[in-house]
Amino acid sequence: MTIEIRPITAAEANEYLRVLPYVNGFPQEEPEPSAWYAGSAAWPPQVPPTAAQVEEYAADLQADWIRPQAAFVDGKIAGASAIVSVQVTVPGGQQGALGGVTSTAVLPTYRRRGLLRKIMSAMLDDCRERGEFLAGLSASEATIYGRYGFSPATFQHRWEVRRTDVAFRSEFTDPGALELVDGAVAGEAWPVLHERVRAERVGEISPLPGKWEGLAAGGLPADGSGPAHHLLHRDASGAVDGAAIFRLPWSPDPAQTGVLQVEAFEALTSDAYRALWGLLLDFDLTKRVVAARRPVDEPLRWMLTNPRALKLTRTRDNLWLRVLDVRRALEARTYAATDSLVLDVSDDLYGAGRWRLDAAPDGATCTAVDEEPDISLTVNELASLYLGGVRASELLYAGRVLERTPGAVSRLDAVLRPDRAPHNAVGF
Ligand SMILES: CC(=O)SCCNC(=O)CCNC(=O)[C@H](O)C(C)(C)COP(=O)(O)OP(=O)(O)OC[C@H]1O[C@@H](n2cnc3c(N)ncnc32)[C@H](O)[C@@H]1OP(=O)(O)O
Repeated sequence: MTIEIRPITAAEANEYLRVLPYVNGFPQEEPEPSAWYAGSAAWPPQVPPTAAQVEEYAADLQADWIRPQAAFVDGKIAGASAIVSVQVTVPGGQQGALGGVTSTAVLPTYRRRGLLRKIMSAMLDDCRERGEFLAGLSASEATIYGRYGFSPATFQHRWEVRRTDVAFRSEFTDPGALELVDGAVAGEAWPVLHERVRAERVGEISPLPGKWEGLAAGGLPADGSGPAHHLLHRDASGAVDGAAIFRLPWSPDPAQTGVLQVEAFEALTSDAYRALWGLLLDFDLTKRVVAARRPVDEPLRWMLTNPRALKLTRTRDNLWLRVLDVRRALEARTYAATDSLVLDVSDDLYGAGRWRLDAAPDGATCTAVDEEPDISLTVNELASLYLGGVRASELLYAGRVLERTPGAVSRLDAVLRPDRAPHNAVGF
């Protein structure tokens, strides 16, 4: 058996599409209503793929934003994955170069023979060579990617609320206005709004080409959940500062009717946030509101007289990170406090390093040193800590970081403390 790991050519698109349908179970594992899949008209590929899908993937294989790699066993594709080049917002607002791992699958007949390990190693080497100091992914299963140095860095909630349980703590007079628009108008508004949102929201990702096309075409997945409704909020000057996409799915089961499903929601201001939820949570003829892919620091409960009315129905990891260049990653972000700590970071793939982090609110320097460390950790824990979504003290109690200087973990938490929980709504 000969194994070759190499990029896929456009001429091999048809064969590549035999592997991709095996990325199943995700996101179908637990359907996450999300208009964000709207851009992926050709996903998942049919078996056998249509001529249009083969053409579309052949074009993707030649695009510069995606770098598929395959394991060829005796000359045939037995497994594949791809890296997409995106930017992630890091604390301080800088854009971090991130290689996003996506569309990973090995044919069922070739699993557990080390093909993914070989593909992953080639892809991470490629990211490092290109200067991507982070890699990231959404994991189909939480047991797969830790061995390659990935670890959860952002988390998301799904919640629901019964309309009869909703009462707002205070009256709100909107200085702006809400408007229902069609997909074409929403398709123009979302890219602009999202650029502004992601400039502020740590963890948010730059959208892939074509991400918004499904909105503009009104072509959302035909999953029976009904047409998408697009809501915009404009401030007093008329600029869009918030938007939501929701559906009112119909079901023959009376228990399932009257659900308003929020698939996308972004607000740049408190006014937009309050106005949009004000309408969505008091929508005639609905019984419940369900919202998915929401940040863990959702302010909404603080607007309600009964904060318990908002029931979390799912919490899970979202963006997993892999730090590929410790110095560049730590120097790319800013910090909540000024301090200096020596971190001993072990990394099975790329070797250990000892780093002095001189952190400050306006940036940092990170220097390779040969001093006694204040904290020892692996590159996995560093990935979870990096955006500020996980505290070092939590990992200390879990036995995942070692405090060598008393008080060092609290000091690390103080410098990494985020303004808001990192979150990303738009995936890749
Ligand atoms: C970012 C994304 O694309 S998420 C989508 C991921 N894809 C899927 O879930 C589709 C279904 N699964 C698959 O196609 C395959 O099982 C893959 C791609 C997850 C793994 O491919 P394989 O070639 O079988 O993995 P490989 O043999 O290299 O395994 C490497 C290691 O991971 C372990 N491993 C692989 N898959 C799994 C799994 N699903 N659960 C737990 N451990 C796993 C192996 O036991 C092995 O462990 P070791 O390092 O201790 O020896």
